Amino acid sequence: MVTRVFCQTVLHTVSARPLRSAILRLIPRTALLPWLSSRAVSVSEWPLLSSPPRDYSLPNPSWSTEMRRLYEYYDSLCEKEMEGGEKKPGGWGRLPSYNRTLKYAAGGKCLSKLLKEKARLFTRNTEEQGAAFEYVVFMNKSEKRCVCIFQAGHLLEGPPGNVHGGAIATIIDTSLGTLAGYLSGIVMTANLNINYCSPIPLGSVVLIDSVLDKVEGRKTFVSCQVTSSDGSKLHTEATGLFISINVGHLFGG
Ligand SMILES: CCCCCCCC/C=C\CCCCCCCC(=O)SCCNC(=O)CCNC(=O)[C@H](O)C(C)(C)COP(=O)(O)OP(=O)(O)OC[C@H]1O[C@@H](n2cnc3c(N)ncnc32)[C@H](O)[C@@H]1OP(=O)(O)O
Repeated sequence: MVTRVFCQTVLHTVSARPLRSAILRLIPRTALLPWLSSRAVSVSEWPLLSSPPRDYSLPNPSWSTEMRRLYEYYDSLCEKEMEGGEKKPGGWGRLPSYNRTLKYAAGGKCLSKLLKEKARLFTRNTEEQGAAFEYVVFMNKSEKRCVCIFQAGHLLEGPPGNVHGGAIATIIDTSLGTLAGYLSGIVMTANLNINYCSPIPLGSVVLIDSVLDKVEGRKTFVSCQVTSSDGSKLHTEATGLFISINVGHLFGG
């Protein structure tokens, strides 16, 4: 049962294939085989869990008109299942986002001894909608690129009226880390290099466009530009180096 719930949640919550495989490697192969061979798991199986975790990357009432417009634009480019089961090709996919990804990926059971009860993903640690990081990531597999739509809330103030540089670094780390993790499995940030070009007004919506530069062994090099939502103003640019790790490294191994 635990294995079943584990597989089901991994397959639903972690859509990046290398990352999903890495998490699935956490438990014995023999226990996984029955599930991996019956790969088709549908959303209707969620009721096996007490309640599905909240997906923070879906629209909520705090999203501005601009945030919604951009969400709807990228959502319209996503692969969609049409009537008759055919897939409308799009190239893009929206990544769901949870405040305790590793816990949910493990069905709340397998890793519960290792995970701190009060720990929450930094960017999803407030229930007050719109107060801090509101964002959604759309991934384009074939282009090895992702776009993060980010609306900065009032708790992220640095210079008066503008977003704190550390908050900008956080959303850049998140975007680049999501892309690197999607392409290379479980990774950690080894280096971030950021040029702050123009301030980001608090409450505004910006786009973080991230691309893969190269992969060399365990090293995944990525870069991004943060621009105003119409692309006319460059706010920030950054490069990042992410190193592939074994999951044991996260727990001091
Ligand atoms: C994260 C897992 C999640 C799992 C579930 C995911 C669900 C997704 C959910 C939500 C997505 C949100 C996404 C958020 C993303 C945020 C990510 C972070 O913020 S991570 C926190 C900050 N980073 C650290 O705390 C690292 C601390 N550093 C280390 O632990 C080690 O230094 C590490 C792992 C980076 C490398 O250590 P070594 O011992 O494994 O490897 P060595 O041999 O040192 O390096 C390998 C190669 O990389 C080069 N290298 C290492 N660090 C370098 C550096 N700073 N600059 C240049 N090269 C470097 C080395 O020279 C070496 O290169 P040569 O193979 O010899 O060519």
